[in-house]
Amino acid sequence: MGTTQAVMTAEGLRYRYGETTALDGVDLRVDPGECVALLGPNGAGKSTLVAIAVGLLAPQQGTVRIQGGDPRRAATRRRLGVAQQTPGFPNTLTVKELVTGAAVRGGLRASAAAPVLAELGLTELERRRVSKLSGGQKQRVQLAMALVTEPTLLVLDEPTVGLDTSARRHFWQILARRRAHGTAVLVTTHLIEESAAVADRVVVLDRGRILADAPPEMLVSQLPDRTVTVRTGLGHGELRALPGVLSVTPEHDLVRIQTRSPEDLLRVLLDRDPELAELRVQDAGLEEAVLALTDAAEVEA
Ligand SMILES: Nc1ncnc2c1ncn2[C@@H]1O[C@H](COP(=O)(O)OP(=O)(O)OP(=O)(O)O)[C@@H](O)[C@H]1O
Repeated sequence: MGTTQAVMTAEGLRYRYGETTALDGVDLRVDPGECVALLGPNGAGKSTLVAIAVGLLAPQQGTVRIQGGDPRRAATRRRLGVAQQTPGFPNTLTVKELVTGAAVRGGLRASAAAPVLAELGLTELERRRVSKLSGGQKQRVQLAMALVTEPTLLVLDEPTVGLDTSARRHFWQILARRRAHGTAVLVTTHLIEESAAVADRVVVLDRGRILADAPPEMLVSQLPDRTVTVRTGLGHGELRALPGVLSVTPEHDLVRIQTRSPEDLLRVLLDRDPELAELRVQDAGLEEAVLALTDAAEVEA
């Protein structure tokens, strides 16, 4: 991996908004064809990192390079395809006008739009104004605008929010084709299990720091533990103090307990809580791995 030229490198990124530290020394590398999922709780710094990567914000410390170039420069930005959570396009334009406009702005001919519109199933909607599209259709227009210039790096902020199951599957298939041709993808998401299925690497960000940067299966395999979901009268503090317990998370009127030793935990629960109900034991998934990391960071802070 060390010999390939990275598509994106970030080194020592720091960013503060007044008193609030959004990024606190972030290093990140994305290689050709790689899909990197950026995960983390609300306010972790994901959007700030993305804004710096695409040249919308200048880092206050550190550097970011896209194929060796500064994303603040227009020539470098042309290598990027960006789809943001809140689309910045005028609603009065048609689908075709927007995608053609994106192609021409990227230095391509207007005719480059047609195959991308077809790929995203937008040909039949091409004359429609964006204001008359559904949320999922607008998402697809954004992706078409990001893909039309054949970017080296796609930066996607929560791209599958609002997409139904089949649109979501289609979306990942389209990305897989691009990745096979070397396009790298940096994607922020709250859909942890989805990222486990599609990402080569998962980067967990929390309070501006990277807590983990590894393939999803590696993060999960570091957890020898399991998750116990149960209805119990025991308080969260009491549960946290039980042997082997890593995290306690409320889930509606149940609690989700991540533990290193489910057998010991069950023994104690049965012993102490005569009202115990709705007991379920599951193997840990990526969601538990991420929760365990961010919970552990909270305890240390
Ligand atoms: N324009 C701003 N002015 C002041 N503080 C900001 C601004 N933008 C973000 N912040 C703060 O910086 C921190 C990181 O925010 P950021 O939006 O990067 O997080 P995020 O991981 O994208 O969150 P979310 O998952 O909620 O979108 C937060 O504490 C946030 O409140």
